[in-house]
Amino acid sequence: MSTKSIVVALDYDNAEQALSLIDQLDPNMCRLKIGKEMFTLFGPEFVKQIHQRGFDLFLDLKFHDIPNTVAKAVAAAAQLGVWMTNVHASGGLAMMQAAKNALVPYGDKAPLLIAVTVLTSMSDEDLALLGIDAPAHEHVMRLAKLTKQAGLDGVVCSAQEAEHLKSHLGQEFQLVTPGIRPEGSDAGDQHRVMTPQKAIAAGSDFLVIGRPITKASDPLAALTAIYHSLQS
Ligand SMILES: O=C(O)c1cc(=O)[nH]c(=O)n1[C@@H]1O[C@H](COP(=O)(O)O)[C@@H](O)[C@H]1O
Repeated sequence: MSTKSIVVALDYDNAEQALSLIDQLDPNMCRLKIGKEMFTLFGPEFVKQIHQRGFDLFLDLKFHDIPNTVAKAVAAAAQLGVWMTNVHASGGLAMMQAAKNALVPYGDKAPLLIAVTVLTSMSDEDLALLGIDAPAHEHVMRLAKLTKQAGLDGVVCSAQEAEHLKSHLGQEFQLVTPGIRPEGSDAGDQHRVMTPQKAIAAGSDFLVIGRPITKASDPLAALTAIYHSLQS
């Protein structure tokens, strides 16, 4: 297991608050993620501030558009020097291939490119409302196979699907799993959840954890407890 398998999701509307948490964290212990809210509010300048502090950053903008537009957006993410970025697998094979090709000029400086399969907030019933009659785990597998075919580095899925995906798609195919909830914590809007220890045991490579850390009364203590629970 990577010692840096925890990715802290910084969903803050206040840059000062986010930086005051970041300044308590050790970049050897975790990586960071910012998404649509923080990037819209604070932009590339905030990305620079995170990089200056020595953290790997997952830029989670979940691109989903025509291939040309997504390719350019992914290249723009690469120019920011981020560690990981993502698209929606449901954008299709051509969109994902265009995104992957856009990273070729960046060589080994290119971010890891992963695709979101079925959001961890969605249940089988939510999928049925979209006209998808397969259970979530089947639809995740379908989209993950397409992602692998497109040559991406891995997928975002729930840890509930991790074991099955690893055994079918191989150890190298990276699994990034949000919907992580330590025992007894509030699921909130997440449906397909798992504890940090079980997620790692199931084969998750990276655990994306937001509110159980950022909304804790002592975020640093919450992160440290999860970190130590994964070392044993
Ligand atoms: O791509 C993601 O990071 C993502 C995909 C997904 O399926 N589910 C999901 O929750 N996320 C993100 O992971 C984070 C989870 O945050 P918490 O639910 O607060 O732990 C949020 O920033 C979400 O945007």
